[in-house]
Amino acid sequence: MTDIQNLKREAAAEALKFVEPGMVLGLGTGSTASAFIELLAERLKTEDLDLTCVATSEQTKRFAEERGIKIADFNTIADVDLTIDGADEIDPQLNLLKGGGGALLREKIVAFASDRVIIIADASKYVEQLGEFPLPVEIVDFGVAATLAMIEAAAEDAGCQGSIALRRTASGDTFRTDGGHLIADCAFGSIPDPETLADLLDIVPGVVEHGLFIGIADDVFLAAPDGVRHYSAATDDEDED
Ligand SMILES: O=C[C@H](O)[C@H](O)[C@H](O)COP(=O)(O)O
Repeated sequence: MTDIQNLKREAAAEALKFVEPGMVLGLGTGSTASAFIELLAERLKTEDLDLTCVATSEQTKRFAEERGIKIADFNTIADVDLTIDGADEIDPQLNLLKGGGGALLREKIVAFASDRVIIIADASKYVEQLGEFPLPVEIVDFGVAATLAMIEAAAEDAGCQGSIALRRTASGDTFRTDGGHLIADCAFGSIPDPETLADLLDIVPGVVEHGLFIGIADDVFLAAPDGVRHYSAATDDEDED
């Protein structure tokens, strides 16, 4: 296992401590969320936790089921006790930039339905200002040129500039989310006011969702070589675990 994979696993191990019997548990998407799912699957081999698990992507559903974790139909569940997910960037206010894997819409629905959201990551994801990682914006096909122009205008109003490109797969095909939508990756370099940008993107008609998760994370566990740091939105404190 590489050093970075070890760090992801250490952050995941901290989050696993919050999983309690009988919970409805949201499973995030991405490599760090997958590290958590692997640890959860190991724990479930020796403990009957009677969990109801929901997945934030088809990829996560497959990954969990391959490890013996049953995934419930989220269309029949309104409330989630706890969601564990990764992030592409985390700022000091615990705002997140997510969606590098294209799962932002389902991740945001599950996160909003959750009583508690714990974000796990290696410490390289912690940034002073969001935006170096291109911001994914999920959009519909209809009127795509107009929607891209409106995203650009919204970004300018929020003090952001940069290139916006429709995401393609490694083989050059148009990338499609689980919902069948497109992703516009916005390479702004920096997002000086994430809250304002989020508000402006929320009102662009062709935008289904964007990867700014403002005020959603309750806790963040960041794994560094010298230990796992815990940030809590409730206290705004940092402690070393
Ligand atoms: O769409 C993907 C998700 O938002 C992921 O949680 C995010 O991209 C982080 O993924 P990873 O843990 O692989 O860096």
